[in-house]
Order: sequence, then C-alpha cells, then structure tokens
Amino acid sequence: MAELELRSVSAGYKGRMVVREVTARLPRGSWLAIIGPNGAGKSTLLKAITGIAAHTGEILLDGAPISAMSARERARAVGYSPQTPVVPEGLTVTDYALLGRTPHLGLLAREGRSDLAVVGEVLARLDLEHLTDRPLRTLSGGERQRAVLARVLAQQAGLLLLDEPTTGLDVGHAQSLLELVDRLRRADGTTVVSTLHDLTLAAQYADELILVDHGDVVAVGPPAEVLTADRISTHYSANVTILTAPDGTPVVTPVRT
Ligand SMILES: Nc1ncnc2c1ncn2[C@@H]1O[C@H](COP(=O)(O)OP(=O)(O)OP(=O)(O)O)[C@@H](O)[C@H]1O
Repeated sequence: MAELELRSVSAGYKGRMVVREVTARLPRGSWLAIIGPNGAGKSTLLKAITGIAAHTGEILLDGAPISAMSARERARAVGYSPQTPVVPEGLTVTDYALLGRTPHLGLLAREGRSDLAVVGEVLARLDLEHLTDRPLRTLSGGERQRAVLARVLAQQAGLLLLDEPTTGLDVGHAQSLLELVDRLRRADGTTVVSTLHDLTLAAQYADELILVDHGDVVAVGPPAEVLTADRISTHYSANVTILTAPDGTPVVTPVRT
C-alpha cells in the first residue's frame, strides 16, 4: 500500500558510503529484488530504508521523506526482516509473532482477537501451526527463519523489506514464503524490496532487479534483461548458463568448467 522512491540514495557507515547513487521508483504492489555478490552493499541499502544505516539523497514513502516519520509511523509503514535476526530465545513462536502487531496497538493496550487472528493465519501459511507454543531457542534454523518472517508479515506494513528471506529454507518452504509475499502484494498492494542470492527465484518473483557490485548499480531492469551469462560472469566471477522456464522466466544454472 505504499509507493517507494529512492532518489540518488547513497548509504553506509560512519561517513563511508558503501552503496552509491541508487535511484528507483516502486509503484504500490511492485517487487524489487536487489542482487549482487557478497559485500556489494545490498543489505546496507535495505538498512538505509529502515533508518538503521545513514544515507544521503532522498527516500520517499508515498511522496514523504521516510526520515521525517516518527518511529511509530515507520514501524506501521515498514516491515523489515534482517539477514541475521536476533530473537528473544525464550519467547514462544506465537508471542514472538504477536510482536509484529505492536505498532497497531494503543498505549498499554493488549493484543485483541483480530491481532490473534492475523498471527494465526500467518503462522498457518508459514507451516508453523504445530510449533506455536515452542520457545524460539528450540526451533531448527529454517523454523526460526519462518518465525522471524511471521512476525514481519503479521505487521501488515505497506512496505516489506526482506533481507535474504529464503536463507536456510528448503525449496518447498522457500516457495511457500515467496508465494505468500506475492499474494500479499497482489491482494493488498504491499510493496516489496528483497535481497535474494538465488537468481532464479529473484527472476520468478520480482518485477525488477537491481544488480549492485562494489556499491555501484551496474544494471537495472526486468529479470530477463538483467540476467545475462556475461553479466553474471563479470560481477559474480561465476560460470552460468541461462535457461528459460516454461513460463518464460530465466533460470540461472551454474556450469562446471
Ligand atoms: N556495520 C557496518 N559497519 C561498517 N561496515 C559495514 C557494516 N556492515 C556492512 N559493512 C560493509 O559494507 C559493505 C556492504 O555490506 P552489505 O552487508 O551491505 O553487503 P551485502 O551485499 O548485503 O553482502 P552479502 O551478500 O554478503 O550479505 C561490506 O564491505 C561490509 O563489510
């Protein structure tokens, strides 16, 4: 439900910009995937949108600078799942996912029936129903990752920032998660920015890719235009061949030399 615009955004830490001059316009309900090799600056760009990393240039949400929003406004508008989340180990899956509802509660208010219903639905869709009462510390890596995403999706923010959301998930759970996010953007107009190392999944789900290398944007466009074997060789030092899936999307396959 949000339109995001980045105007010449550079972002980094302690005065050192590690990603530079990113310009993009994401209409409501669109999905942008940021791709690029390790250390390219992908997570830093997401962190700049959340306000965790410093930035120059303009980041506009529905036309208003995101930096002018209060913490509460931002928590309602932007859902963020970090690449390596720190979770309160003792909380149960349900209590943790309910934290996603906090921005919607009044001061001192407790979660109501509708909050529990939202959380229940998200947990079911992420195949966590059987784990609702389990403390987070007892979960497997993939289960914990799904719990983190459940909290973010329960937030029902208009803009979702997902840093490597499929890390640690098997192919079936990765697919269900991305399908769920896809459904949200199509049904509710949720706008999505994600980093994804799996280029085939990025091509299947995102409308647009931004390829970043050493902090510079080196390609922007629809997946079929950005994902060429030459480009992947140049920027990832990888040998790949690009196949075409039955639906026409590119499939990036590593090839041994
Ligand atoms: N908190 C920080 N302080 C200083 N430098 C940082 C910090 N976090 C990341 N960096 C540096 O910024 C650069 C970009 O890091 P970033 O995490 O954005 O890369 P990435 O593209 O997400 O990488 P990966 O694919 O490995 O997750 C790297 O050189 C990294 O070492």
